[in-house]
Amino acid sequence: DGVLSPYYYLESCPLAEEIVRHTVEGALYQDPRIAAGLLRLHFHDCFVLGCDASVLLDDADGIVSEKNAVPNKNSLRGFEVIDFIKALLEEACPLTVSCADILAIAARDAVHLRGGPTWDVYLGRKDSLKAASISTTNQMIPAPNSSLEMLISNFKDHGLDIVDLVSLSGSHTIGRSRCVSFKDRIYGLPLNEEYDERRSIFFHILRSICPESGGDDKVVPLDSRTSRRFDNLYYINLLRGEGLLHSDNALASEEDAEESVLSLVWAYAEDQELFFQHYTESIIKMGNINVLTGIEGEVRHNCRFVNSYYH
Ligand code: HEM
Ligand SMILES: [Ca+2]
Repeated sequence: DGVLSPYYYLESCPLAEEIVRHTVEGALYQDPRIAAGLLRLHFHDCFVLGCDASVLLDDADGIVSEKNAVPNKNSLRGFEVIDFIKALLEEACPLTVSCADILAIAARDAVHLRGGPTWDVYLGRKDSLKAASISTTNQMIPAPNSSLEMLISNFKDHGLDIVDLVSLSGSHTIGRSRCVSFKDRIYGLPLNEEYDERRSIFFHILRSICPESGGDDKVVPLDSRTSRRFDNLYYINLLRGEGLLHSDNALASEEDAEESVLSLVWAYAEDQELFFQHYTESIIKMGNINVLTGIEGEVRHNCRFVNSYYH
């Protein structure tokens, strides 16, 4: 019901954003891919019950962790970084900065530190008192084999439109995917006339990394050109048929052909500034999904457990 504000912690925890930024920066020195992990955590939080840090809860009395759902298990990364940030913030300003806000700030910093845009994060989210069920979590997060129609309808269910879908999919400009998430695609069809020459080289490379059986947890960059830089090459890949996931390619495939979607892909491929501008607007919008404010929820002491767990 309440409204978020960039100045929410101005008086109660003036160093909050600095502490997050500093910690994310340190974590990236040790493991650059953590940027992708942190960005994805914010997404998987917001798409399940809203941006309320439900994704961070561990199994406990009355709580079945969302971490065990199909899209999350053996896949989400960065929990330790969030724990570390939270511990520092509990020193600086106890029970003040919510885990849901930490996720939103860390996602912003991760994008910026990889060369992407930056923006003011709207703050004041509270943390949930519960997690979603495994089946709800499976359902709310779009699957990598989704068709364009399914992606559009999934995003619509979260109050997000086609611009949000295409710009936020650009998050796949960084990070990696396990073979298991796209294997159907590279072994579904024989490598012959079905694909043009360039594409078949791309598929050969993927097949050489991901064997037909086994190797499910091996990883491949989502952006085959610049997987450590937050740039617009993701969209250039899509136009060449070299998106990694089925859901990436669905944005630019001839079969699905949704003109408004394809023209956005072209626009972002041609104009990185436009991509950054839309991305910023869309991720702020995503960060507003079903937020708890005011007396709703709580500020957790430990992001992995609701506060009543300690009583
Ligand atoms: C449009 C629908 C989307 C689908 C179907 C999708 C699916 C996936 C899948 C399957 C992976 C690989 C996971 C694995 O194999 O372990 C992945 C990785 C990733 N996704 Fe998405 N995603 C979508 C949208 C988004 C959005 C909106 C964001 C952020 C706002 C995002 C951020 C990321 C990042 C950063 C990674 C790399 C994670 C890492 O390297 O650890 N994705 N996504
Ligand atoms: Ca959530």
